[in-house]
Amino acid sequence: MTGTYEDITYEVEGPAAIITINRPERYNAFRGRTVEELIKAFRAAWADRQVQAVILTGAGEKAFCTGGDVKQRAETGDYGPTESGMFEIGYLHKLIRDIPKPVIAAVNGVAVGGGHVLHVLCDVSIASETARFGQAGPKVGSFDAGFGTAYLARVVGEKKAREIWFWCRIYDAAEAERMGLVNAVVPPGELLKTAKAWAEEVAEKSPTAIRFCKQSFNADTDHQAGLSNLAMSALDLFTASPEGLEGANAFAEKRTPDFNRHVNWH
Ligand SMILES: CC(C)(COP(=O)(O)OP(=O)(O)OC[C@H]1O[C@@H](n2cnc3c(N)ncnc32)[C@H](O)[C@@H]1OP(=O)(O)O)[C@@H](O)C(=O)NCCC(=O)NCCSC(=O)c1cc(O)c2ccccc2c1O
Repeated sequence: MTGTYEDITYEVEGPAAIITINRPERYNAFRGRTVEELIKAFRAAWADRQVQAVILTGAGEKAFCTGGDVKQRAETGDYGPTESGMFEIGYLHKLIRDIPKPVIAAVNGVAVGGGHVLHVLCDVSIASETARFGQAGPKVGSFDAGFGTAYLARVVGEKKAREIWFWCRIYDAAEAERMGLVNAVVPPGELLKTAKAWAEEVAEKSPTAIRFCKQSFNADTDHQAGLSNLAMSALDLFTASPEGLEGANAFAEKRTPDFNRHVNWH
């Protein structure tokens, strides 16, 4: 499969498929094409009998993934063209949950916005000591609700999830470990080695038992997919609104957004 992708790389090493978001010049932010390629890679990993676990990571040392490509959005008002004509981030979220093999996030740098949601949805997260975490939507005229809010609250609790979303702060790896957002923190040079070791260890277990366990964990929160669908529909409208565009344009222009004229409580 290597070579058929532009925005990601896909390799299989032993029992692990390693999917790397490869847009370091944009801090591994995703555009429509990136999401489409991630879907293709996760489906390839699902179908491959050799693959017992999937590792999701980002290229370089700076970023895991910083969510939607805000510069692309400021430029074209959307996340760019795709083969299917759709921006299927909601489907990618479901795929990470539904693939019946453990998905390990190897968080090598900043995981922010929709990139943070991706690691939250992975079954486990291993972070480099230099990793940073946070949500950014309300700063840049977006929000990634549904799994992005409700499932995060399952992981870190309601109070912390609301703090993360409303204040859009950036947390270091030690703080992320304290709040149960990551399973382990390792030195940067050890990250991929550790993720591969976790993949090898889980590959020794019964794949059928793992599959049932994963589906059983998911069953408890699968209803949140309905919230996600609703949120994605709302987001389509919101990101194209003057308020949403003000957030994206301010980021691209490196200025503080002015949301004052959009205060409109019902
Ligand atoms: C991530 C940061 C906190 C890092 O800050 P730091 O100070 O370390 O680095 P810089 O800010 O200088 O960034 C370096 C370099 O990378 C570019 N960059 C960073 N993030 C992005 C991005 N998301 N898109 C494009 N480019 C990015 C940055 O401009 C710099 O480039 P230079 O050329 O200037 O050197 C900080 O960078 C940050 O806060 N980034 C923005 C994070 C963000 O807002 N993400 C998007 C949130 S919205 C979203 O993710 C989203 C998700 C969905 O699922 C959606 C679904 C449906 C519709 C919309 C969705 C959506 O919008």
